[in-house]
Amino acid sequence: MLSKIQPIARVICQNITGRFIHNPSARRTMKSGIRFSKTAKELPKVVASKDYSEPNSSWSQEMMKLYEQYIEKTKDGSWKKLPSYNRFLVLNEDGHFIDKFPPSKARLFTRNTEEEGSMFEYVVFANKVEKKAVGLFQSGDLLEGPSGFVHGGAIATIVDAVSGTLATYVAGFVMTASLNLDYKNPIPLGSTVIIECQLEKKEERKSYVNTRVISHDCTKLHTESTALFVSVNQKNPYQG
Ligand SMILES: CCCCCCCCCCCC(=O)SCCNC(=O)CCNC(=O)[C@H](O)C(C)(C)COP(=O)(O)OP(=O)(O)OC[C@H]1O[C@@H](n2cnc3c(N)ncnc32)[C@H](O)[C@@H]1OP(=O)(O)O
Repeated sequence: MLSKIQPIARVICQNITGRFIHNPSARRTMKSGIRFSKTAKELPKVVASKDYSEPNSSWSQEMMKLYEQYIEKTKDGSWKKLPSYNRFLVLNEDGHFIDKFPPSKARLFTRNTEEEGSMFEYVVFANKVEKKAVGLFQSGDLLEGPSGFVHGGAIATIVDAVSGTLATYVAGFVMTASLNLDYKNPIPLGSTVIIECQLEKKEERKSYVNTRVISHDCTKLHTESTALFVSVNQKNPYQG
């Protein structure tokens, strides 16, 4: 049974971590730095095989238009579309589930529903040279705060997710140490906004990211944020 699961586990892992598990020095880091727990056959049936950042039928025209603009920018290699799964799963080549947490029903907060369009619809593009990331975010009905507008906690969540993705992309695994937000204008529920993140500076383990959330037509500033991410002792999942 395990021999059938191993190739599948490897593919899942490759999808998430690129060449991570096939780099011998990375494997050594993983072995020394992370606890091994359950085997692949004990994993729950739902695994992180679906890329939730692919367009679906709930995406608005504005969302699709921006998506296509950024896909165009990936063609010369300067920007990269980052995949997004419903858990942060890493499996080693023996099919072992490697994580600080055992397999469970846990889901990444921003990817915790299969109902398309109801919560966070988003995709992240990153530019390593410019140390920038752009998130395209369409809010669903279940994110309402004030009537007709997005909840401030949901805005904080998506800003944390996109700016944290940039920090992860440039610095490896990070934890959010601080996140400060200024809410300038409410975000209409259901609208599409652009989340622009810029790495301001990196000092040893500390990555400082500045973020602006603007309307899809770039006419309105909704939110500004500054965040500090601290690197923790794990390998960058985006690098081999
Ligand atoms: C592929 C898929 C990707 C997917 C990517 C998805 C991204 C998702 C992003 C979501 C991430 C989260 O939600 S994370 C969940 C929310 N965050 C947390 O729960 C974090 C809880 N806090 C912690 O675990 C810890 O405090 C840490 C890890 C942040 C730091 O602890 P530590 O490792 O012991 O380090 P420590 O020595 O304290 O701090 C290191 C340096 O940072 C500074 N520092 C630490 N905290 C702060 C702070 N709040 N404000 C200012 N500075 C601070 C210290 O002064 C020090 O500076 P110096 O002396 O070196 O100068």
